[in-house]
Amino acid sequence: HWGYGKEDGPSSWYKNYPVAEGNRQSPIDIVPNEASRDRDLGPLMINYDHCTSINISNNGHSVVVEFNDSDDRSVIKGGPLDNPYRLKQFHFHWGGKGHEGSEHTVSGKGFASELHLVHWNAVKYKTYGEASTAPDGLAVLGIFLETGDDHRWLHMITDVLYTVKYKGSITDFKGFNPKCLLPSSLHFWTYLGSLTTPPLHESVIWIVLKEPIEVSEKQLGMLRMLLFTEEEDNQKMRMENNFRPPQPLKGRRVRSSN
Ligand SMILES: O=S(=O)(O)/C=C/c1cc(Br)ccc1O
Ligand SMILES: [Zn+2]
Repeated sequence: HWGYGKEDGPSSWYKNYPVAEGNRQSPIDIVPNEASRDRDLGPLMINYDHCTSINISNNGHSVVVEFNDSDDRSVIKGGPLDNPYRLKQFHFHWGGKGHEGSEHTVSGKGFASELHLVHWNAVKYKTYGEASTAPDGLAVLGIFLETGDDHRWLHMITDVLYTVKYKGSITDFKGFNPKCLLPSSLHFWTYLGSLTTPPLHESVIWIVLKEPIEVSEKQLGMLRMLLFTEEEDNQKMRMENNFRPPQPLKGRRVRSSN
């Protein structure tokens, strides 16, 4: 199975997932002054008002918060999107102590961590599964996390991480609205890419916010207490450096909101 180690990590994923060497892979290095300002890129509209979470789990690759996506109560629209896209889950990628862990980089600079809010086009496709293999099926909102002050709401997540320490663990996590994790500015870069984990489907319209959110080193350290391994595994592997490095741009254009 795939992972982030020496043997099963990103440089070996192409063996089981040949699309890893495709023409619209993610993440990428974003170079701001090579991004084109696009006048017909409207503002991003994020309607998470009535959305609430269902559960939080450790899938052996990250910690994931799932949402009820049975109706259009929590959607993202506008910006590069032609339809509203429904929030399905969010998860994080992070580094090791003192190392960067974001997936996208900005002019070669990495951030401590990156939050991905995964949405799917429920107007054109009937299920997330169907959308996940379509070129306009998914929209992932990427938010950089940099170290600084405590994030006033992130503790709602870090406080329960001990309940999902091991791969395969899942617990109730109701009433969390990810609106509280957004930075003040919704200015973004956008480009056509892929999932950054296997199956690496080239089905993602990426929307990466320019403004990072601040979290404390202590809060980041809580993410690193999670394990890649199951409770019964006698070899405990700390969950860290679960990020894919930037992939070739292959001629793609990155657009910038105004
Ligand atoms: O890191 S991402 O590209 O956001 C991966 C997203 C992703 C979302 C789901 Br839902 C299932 C598998 C996945 O790989
Ligand atoms: Zn991700």
